[in-house]
This record gives sequence, C-alpha cells and structure tokens, in this order.
Amino acid sequence: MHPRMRVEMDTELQHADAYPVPSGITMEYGTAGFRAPACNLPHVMYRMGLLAVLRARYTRGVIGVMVTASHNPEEDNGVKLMEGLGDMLSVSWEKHATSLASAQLGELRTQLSALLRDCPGSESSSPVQKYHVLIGQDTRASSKVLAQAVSDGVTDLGGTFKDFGLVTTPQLHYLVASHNSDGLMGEPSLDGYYRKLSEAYKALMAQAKPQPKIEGSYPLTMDGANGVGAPKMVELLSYLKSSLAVKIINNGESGKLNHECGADYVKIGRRAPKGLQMLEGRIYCSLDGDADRLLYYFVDKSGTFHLVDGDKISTLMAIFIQHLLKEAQLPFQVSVLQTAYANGSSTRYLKDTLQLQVYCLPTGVKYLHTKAKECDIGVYFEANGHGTVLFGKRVLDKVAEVMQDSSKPETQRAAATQLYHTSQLINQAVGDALSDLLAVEAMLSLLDLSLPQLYALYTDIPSRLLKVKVIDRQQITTTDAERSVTHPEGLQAAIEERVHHHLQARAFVRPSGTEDMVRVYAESKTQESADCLAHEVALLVHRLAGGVGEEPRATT
Ligand SMILES: CC(=O)N[C@H]1[C@@H](OP(=O)(O)O)O[C@H](CO)[C@@H](O)[C@@H]1O
Ligand SMILES: [Mg+2]
Repeated sequence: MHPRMRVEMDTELQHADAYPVPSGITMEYGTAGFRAPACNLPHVMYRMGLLAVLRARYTRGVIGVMVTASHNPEEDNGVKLMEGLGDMLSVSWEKHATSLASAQLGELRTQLSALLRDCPGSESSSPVQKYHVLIGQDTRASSKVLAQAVSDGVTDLGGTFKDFGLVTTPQLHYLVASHNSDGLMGEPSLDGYYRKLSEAYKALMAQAKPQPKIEGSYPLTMDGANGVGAPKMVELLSYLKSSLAVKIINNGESGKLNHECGADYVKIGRRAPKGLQMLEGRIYCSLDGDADRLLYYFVDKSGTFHLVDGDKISTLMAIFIQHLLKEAQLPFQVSVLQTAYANGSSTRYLKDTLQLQVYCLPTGVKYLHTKAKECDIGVYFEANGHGTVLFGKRVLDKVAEVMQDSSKPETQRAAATQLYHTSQLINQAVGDALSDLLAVEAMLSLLDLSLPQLYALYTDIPSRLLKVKVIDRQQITTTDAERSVTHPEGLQAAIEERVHHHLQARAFVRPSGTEDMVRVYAESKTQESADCLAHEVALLVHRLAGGVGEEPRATT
C-alpha cells in the first residue's frame, strides 16, 4: 500500500500551512456548493480536495471537483463536487463539506479522522481506482490557482487526480459519469463527449426537413456570456461540421465574464445582451458562465423582445417526447418537474393541455434530478434555463426492443430510434446548455415548429422576482416545495392577505441558497399588479423577518 494511503491522526498534510482559514470567514455548502469572492476561497478549495479523496474512497468511484461560480461576477468563484453517474455530492456529505471548509489548521486532522470514523471505507482506495478526483475549471482569472489548491488537497491525502483544465460544468459531470460507468455513459474524454453529442444530433437531424439557408448569415446566434461555453461550442461545432451553423458572440476574447450578457442577465432583465442588434426572423440564445443554463429569445415585427425560458424549453421537450412515445406505441408516462418559480401558465398548459404529470419541487437541481430519476421519463428545467431530460432504464430497454423488432411498422421503429438518439443527445448527468441547444434545434426542426410558434403555445402570466436583505435569512423556513412560509409567524397569513387583493395572483418567499438574500416572487394578471404584489410582499419580509437597511422601494 502507498505509504500515505491511510489517513491517521499523524498524516502529514504537506500543503496545509499554505491554506489557513481567513479570520471571520465561515461558509456553507449551499444549492450550488460554495460561492464567494475568489480571494476568500483558497482554503476551501484545498479542503474540498481532501474531502473529495475521502468521498472517492468511500464511494469507490471518481469525484468531480468543478471550480466555477457560474453566472456570478468574474471576481467571485466557487466549487462544487459531483459523483456517481454525474450527480451532485450526496446531501448527507454536504455537512462534512461545510464543517471541513472552516476547519482551522489545528483541527484539520481531527476532523478528517472523525470523518474516517463516521464513514468507514474512506481510508483506503479500491484496487482498480485509477483516479480519485477529476478537476475542471471555468475561465475566471482566479480559477487556475484555485484548481491548484484542490489538487494540493488531493495529493496531501495520497490521492490521484486528472486535471481537465477548462471545461463546462456539465462536461465534468459527463466525465465523472463516464468514468464511473465503465464507459457505459460514453467514452471518458472530451472527445467522447463531443462524439456522443454530435453523432446523436446528426442521426436525429437526418430525419428532419432541410431548412432554407440564408446566404452569408447564421440562423442562430449564441451569446457565450464571455465564459467557457464559447470555446467549447467552437470545439463541438468542429464535430458537427456543416450540420449546424452558429454565430458566437461574447466569446470571451474581449468582454468580461457574465457582464451585461449571459443567461442570467437576459432572464432577469428580459432583454438582449448589451450590444446585440436583434433582427426579426433570427433566433438568439444565451448560456451562463459555466454553460449549464440555456435560454432562447427573438424579436417580433414591432421589435418586442420575447423570451423562451426554461419552462418553454421543457414544454418543447415534453411535447417532442410525448409525440415519439405515441408513434412508437410505448405506454410510458412523461413527467415534468418544476420549481415554484415556473410560470403558472406553463404548469397549467402542461397539466391541462398536454395532460402530463407535473411536480413542484424545492429550488436546486439536486431535488429535480433526484425526482426525475424516479420517473419513466423526467423532464426538468428551472425557469432560468437549467435542466435536462432523464430516461429510465425500463424505457430505454423497451425502446431498444422496438427499434430492433423488424415485425413492427417502419414508423413505429423510426420513432423508437429517434427516442434512442434523443436519450443519447441529452446529457443524462445534469442540465447542459450545449447538449440542450442541440436538442432544441433538433426538436424544433423535427416538429416543424418555429421558435415564435413555441413561444405562442401559452402566454406567461406577468411575474416579478425581487430580493430582500435580512439579518438572518435562515430564520425564514418554508414548506410545500417552498411555496408557504412556516416561520416567522404571521408572515404567510400576511402574504396571503395581500395576494387576495390581486387577480389570478400568487406569491412566495424563500431564503436563497446562493446569496445572502431572501427571494420574493409574485405573479398576477398584469405586470403592474405583479410588480405591486412583489413590492408589498418584499415590505412584509422586511418588516416581519428582520430586514436590513431601508425598506424596499417600488420597482416601477
Ligand atoms: C430563483 C433562481 O433562479 N434561483 C437559482 C439560484 O438559487 P437560489 O437558491 O435561489 O439562490 O441558483 C441556483 C444554482 O445555480 C439555481 O439552481 C436556482 O434556480
Ligand atoms: Mg451555471
């Protein structure tokens, strides 16, 4: 056995001294791991390197460590861990991540020993384990040094790692999944990722009607948020050759990451990235800084901006799959998983018009992904554009059976074949903007549906999202998938009383898992009424839940 394979009280942590905990800094492993100003993170990264080795030994598989702060400003950074078939770090280990992240130098060994005691098996590796940890990073200036801190942590516990350098977050999820499934999910390399996606896309598009080409122009323009998604899209396009043309803007060559561009900017402001002159008849989309969110948009004749958000993308995917299941005569259920932020119109359309099973879950992909795994086919998207479609094994087995059954009619087999390619195209590990982009393009073509037609399937109820700063946001607790407040007392009744004053309205509040804020969401019949309700609820939060500073002002 390697001399440092065992972690005991006397394990030498060679690099620990280089990563002291800055005074006054404590952090919690939240909805998307740790996020903070980059200068406050080296010690967290080193400790997550240590934790990843223990988790890798415990699970007998590789763990992914992604250095990114997604759509946050360039000055921030963050880290999230992934495992198994690309899933987020198990919720049961989040508490270990939180306590280790703040462990002072003197406490580190004690904490590691306690973890070993509580999680037997984490002290030694599986004999076949090639790597314990796969590391990836986004394009932030701070990412390189922080990724180095992760690898210092890994080697200090005698672990091995492979650093993939610049990758999108979903690419690292894919790499973890493919390593841990012995290649069943695809070849464990970026080349394997691009081949899998491009082959599935080309196979699907082989059945689509050829689109009219506009000479010298691109039907699709992609805003890369000046992040890692832009260079990775260039790589993907080289595999797709002439089967997809995309013009990439905000590719990171000059602009600042997520600054006045990217999916978050577009979603919150319901406007185009700065500097983009939109033309009628063209299609646009935006990624976020680590390329796990995707939104589409266009302008109509009058120049009005229209957003096709995560709710509408999930509607498209559900329609497409429901249609193929019918053609293939496969009696499986499509379920759509949403959070409370999904627009009420989308929920109604999915339930009443498409007759689909719809679930509402707490915010955070980990909840949606876990539920989706229980479904035959689980389509999940957050309104902000993060999502994917999971196909259950039972479904895939049946799809394969129909595809190969020459006694079945050609249309039935063709539909099963398309379902198979769709399952290969859509990232099964996590929401992936690049994979979702190809899926949206293929589905629109195959359904012969334009983006404005998708947009017009239902009309969004006007909504407003606000933030309120309070002394301690954890004092606010919620139930019913975060749609109802249980504490502080009186807040829920006061919100309901306000909601009754507005037509077709709903509102809820919850503490953010990624920012020190309470989020307020309201929907109502008119934009004016939604804005007014959101403001009224924000005032209630400020008054009843310990608001900091001045009372929130009306937004209009
Ligand atoms: C309203 C909203 O968009 N919330 C986002 C945001 O979470 P909060 O817990 O609301 O801060 O960041 C999460 C991670 O990216 C994402 O999963 C979630 O959808
Ligand atoms: Mg992201």
